[in-house]
Amino acid sequence: MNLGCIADDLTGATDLALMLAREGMRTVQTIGVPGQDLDLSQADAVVVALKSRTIPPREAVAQSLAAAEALRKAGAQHLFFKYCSTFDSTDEGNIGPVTEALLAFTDSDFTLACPAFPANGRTVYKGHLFVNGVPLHESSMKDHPLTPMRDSNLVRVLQRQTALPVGLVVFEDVNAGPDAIRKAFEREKAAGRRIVIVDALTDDHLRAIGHAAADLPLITGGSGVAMGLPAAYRGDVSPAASSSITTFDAPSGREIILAGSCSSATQRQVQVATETGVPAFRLDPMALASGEMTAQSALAWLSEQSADRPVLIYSTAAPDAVQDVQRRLGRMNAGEVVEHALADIARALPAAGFTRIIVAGGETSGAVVNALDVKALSIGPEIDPGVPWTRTLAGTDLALALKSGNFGAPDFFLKAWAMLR
Ligand SMILES: Nc1ncnc2c1ncn2[C@@H]1O[C@H](COP(=O)(O)OP(=O)(O)OP(=O)(O)O)[C@@H](O)[C@H]1O
Ligand SMILES: O=C(O)[C@@H](O)C(=O)CO
Repeated sequence: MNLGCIADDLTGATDLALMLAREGMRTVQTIGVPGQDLDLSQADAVVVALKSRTIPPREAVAQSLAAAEALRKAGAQHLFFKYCSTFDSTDEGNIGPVTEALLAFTDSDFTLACPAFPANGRTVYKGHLFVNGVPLHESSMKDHPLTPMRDSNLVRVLQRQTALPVGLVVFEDVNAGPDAIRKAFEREKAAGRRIVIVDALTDDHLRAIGHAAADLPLITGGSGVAMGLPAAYRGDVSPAASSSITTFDAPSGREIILAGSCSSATQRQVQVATETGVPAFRLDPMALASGEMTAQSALAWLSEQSADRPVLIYSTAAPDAVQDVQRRLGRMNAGEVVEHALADIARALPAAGFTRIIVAGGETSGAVVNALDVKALSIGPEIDPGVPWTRTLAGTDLALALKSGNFGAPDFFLKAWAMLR
């Protein structure tokens, strides 16, 4: 195995696994630290999905080190720490503490940090992160329920999370190609920097960074900065030929969307699905908390729906409704109430004949995939940037699309089904 990856959430792991597979690496995604029983010998890259983005830093470090240990035992030559393309974190972590721990684990003293993902509108210029052209602190991420991002200067953001000196490799160096980037790394290292934020505005920048970073024992970032790594490890100058595969073999069975994300992209996708007549059941967090509504209510509704068309169960709501629920139930409790309901619903799905499942939201995907007892996934074709179809590698045979909250076009829920055979 060339590359062992540790992702701080499930949909982020899928995003990275898609990038590596698309660029020519045989990639397997595991849910949690892989057990000895899982055969990883045919994989060029393994992506371990953790749920460590918002847990206490000490736990995130412990889980990340356990994953690193398992990946090293399975033969990983390089490590990649994947976090969100919007750098989701707080002043306590977990990007800084986990990076520090993995640097020590790999016995190295230098790495880069680059969340840029131009295909999804994330760019870094002079160390500032932009989301669709808007500085991070002015984007919808400023109001994220768990990790509100109020500073777009990533050098500052990361420096608050780590005692290691943080530096910057700017656009001019990145734009000049891999040799200039390597020189910039050396310059920053000589100045005592241990982690450098790296600017990137285009896929060409990301590929150049990949080539410059291929010798580093540890790389950190979003899925974008992994773009150039497969070619660099192969010793190719050119990227893998782009895939024209737009269909995916899925087990036959019923189709369902479970949406627990309240991001603006998911709100729009739910709206488009309901407007086009997808039968939909709305989970009401207050009714779930009082017991007036249960997973059984949704399952009873489900049993009345035609088996011939996809259905939608969602808790997706606008920010003011979410804030109102959070005020009344508490932020964490509100999330857990909804996640528990969606997990209970998911557990009943295979017996009800559902084998094709789309889930919206990272935390939601974690809850659903755990309920379905999924251990590992193979990676299929891209539905939209950062979101592939996947298929379970053991246990119940399922086709799963795990969508990061903010990813996907408005018609994502409709076009995803069209790819399945
Ligand atoms: N109507 C609601 N009111 C309050 N909380 C909700 C509501 N619907 C969902 N939630 C909770 O909000 C959280 C959404 O997080 P999730 O990670 O699933 O989505 P996201 O943050 O948009 O996605 P990503 O992490 O991929 O960017 C979950 O904990 C979910 O249970
Ligand atoms: O990088 C991203 O934006 C996503 O893969 C993600 O991590 C969302 O949770």
